[in-house]
Amino acid sequence: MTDERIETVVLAGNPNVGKTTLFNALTGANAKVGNFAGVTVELKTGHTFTAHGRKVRILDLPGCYSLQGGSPDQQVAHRALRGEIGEIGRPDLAICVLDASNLERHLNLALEVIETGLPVVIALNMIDVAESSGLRLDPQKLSEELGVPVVPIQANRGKGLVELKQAIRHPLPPAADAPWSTGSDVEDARRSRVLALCEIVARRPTAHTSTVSDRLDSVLLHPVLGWLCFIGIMLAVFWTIFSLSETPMGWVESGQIWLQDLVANSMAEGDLRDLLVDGIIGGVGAVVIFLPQILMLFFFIGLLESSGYMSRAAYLMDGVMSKVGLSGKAFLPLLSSYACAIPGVMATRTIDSAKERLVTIFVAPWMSCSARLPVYLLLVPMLLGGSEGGLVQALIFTAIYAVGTLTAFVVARVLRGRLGPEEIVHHFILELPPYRAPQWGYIFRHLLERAGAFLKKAGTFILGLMILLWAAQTYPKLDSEDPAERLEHSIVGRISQVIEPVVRPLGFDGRTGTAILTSFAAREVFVGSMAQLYHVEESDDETQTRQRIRERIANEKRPDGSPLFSPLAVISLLVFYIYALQCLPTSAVVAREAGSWKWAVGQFVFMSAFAAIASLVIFQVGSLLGF
Ligand SMILES: Nc1nc2c(ncn2[C@@H]2O[C@H](COP(=O)(O)OP(=O)(O)OP(=O)(O)O)[C@@H](O)[C@H]2O)c(=O)[nH]1
Ligand SMILES: [Mg+2]
Repeated sequence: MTDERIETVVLAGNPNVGKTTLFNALTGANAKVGNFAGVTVELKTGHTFTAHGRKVRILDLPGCYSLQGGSPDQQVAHRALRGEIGEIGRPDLAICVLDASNLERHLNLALEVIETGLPVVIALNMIDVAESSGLRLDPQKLSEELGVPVVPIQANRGKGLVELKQAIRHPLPPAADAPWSTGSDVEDARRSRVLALCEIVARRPTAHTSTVSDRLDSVLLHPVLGWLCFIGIMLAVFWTIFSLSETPMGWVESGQIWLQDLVANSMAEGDLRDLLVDGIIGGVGAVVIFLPQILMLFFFIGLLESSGYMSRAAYLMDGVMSKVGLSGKAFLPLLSSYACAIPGVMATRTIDSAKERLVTIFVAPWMSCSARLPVYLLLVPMLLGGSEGGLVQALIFTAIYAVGTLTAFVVARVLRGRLGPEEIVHHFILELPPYRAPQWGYIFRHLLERAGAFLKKAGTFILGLMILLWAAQTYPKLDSEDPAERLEHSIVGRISQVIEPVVRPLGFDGRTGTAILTSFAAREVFVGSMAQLYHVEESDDETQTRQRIRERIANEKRPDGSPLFSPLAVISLLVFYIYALQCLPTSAVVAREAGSWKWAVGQFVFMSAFAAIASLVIFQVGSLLGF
């Protein structure tokens, strides 16, 4: 009888040894990799085929240091290895991925996995790093000593995969004995076994030479220079996002205007034409324009993550973080929230302390995510009279990100105090990985995925909203020549009138209030809504209505003739977007990760109220001061 059951192979190992890189290489997936500990926080499944064409299920586990204790992500790894995860069952084989350049630290886990009685294959990864540091390894000897197959590989180049697949072909290698684990003090026995093994299989170069990593760290971790570099890197990122994306944005915009003109000229005047030209192409286009800049932000975050700089930033922050009652480890999830709060909230699984984890989840959405970028990009140049690019904008952007981050710290401090002391104090040692070359393939595939997801959202969800909004500002119709009167008569006009008194103290008019309301569905929608709501058709001058929305809204006036978007009103609006939580998927993930809807609802109410109050205070105080 042939065995039709698909065998399950788990990839286990310490954090940051290249498990996910190997997983991607084996399965063709593009799961998240990065050069810091704690990138993978949940199980990932994929398939590969052995040399004989046999299908095998591969599980990528979060990294763990041992099979006891640990943070929520590490416990997932333990449970998977013990076969306690229902739908997966007991794995048939474990591939222990070790960093070959650091066997002393990584063999311990391999011994523990062998002790579980699972068949084990050891993948000696990063063999390139080991070799270039002059380390001489003897995989054959290690295999004899442990009684399990040992395969040297270099996962990021796909080297050694054929041999690895040979090792996991059917029939699987038998489980090895663990003679060291019989005594009373197993941990001690394991430790001496590791030392003995390293003696036998690894020959170190004698002198320790100062590596490039060491020299870079002496600058990047320096108490003064390190901070200067951090600020410099942030500025450079924002500056590049502006200056380099002007051109591609111009292309998208010209394309949009071309399409609008094409449709406008080839269709008879009427509702359908308006819907297509202003509602759909105008509204969705206003959002899509920002795609190049969003991708650039993801690119830079990817670069920082894969080079190893992220951990350095967390290390610098450790002192600041401990003052607010968190550890440097909490800074890594916060940093990745700059891209998107959802993976950021997930990444808090690496935090051991339950209370610290809750606090980090609570404040993570205040790290300005990529969805806010379109809003900032629309508004910030209005502060500078419409000029784009340049250092001043980069400075304003850095300030925007800093405001969100600093408020998050203050709130974290207050909240941490209220949750009371932790029963068990965890001493956190931040791991500083060596600097590594980015995996360009991964980064570019990731960008493609992000672009696909963004365009899909624009083409479905945002499109739907734009159609609804268009209908709401067109119907019910009023037989009048004056577009302003027609708008007033429509559903949007009526909603605006209700909202107006609420948002006026914050510095906005009813239409901006309506745009803010629509952006509770997703922040990017704000830009599309603004493009639609401030589109007042001047019938004889079609081109004028089709200029950039920024120029259009900059010219809007209040009834008394003063500009609607005064610098103070723009700042108030920016502050609202820094603080408001307008992302349903984030709330759903928070509810899941914090284990209760109360947290998600509390967070939503708190952040939205905070945003409204902050805007109110800024606008009122600013007005009193005469701005
Ligand atoms: N030089 C070198 N770098 C590698 C190799 N394999 C992986 N890397 C790098 O090692 C880093 C960590 O890779 P990941 O695959 O994210 O590691 P992981 O074990 O999944 O990490 P966690 O999910 O945090 O447990 C990345 O920067 C990779 O580019 C290798 O064979 N040689
Ligand atoms: Mg991983």
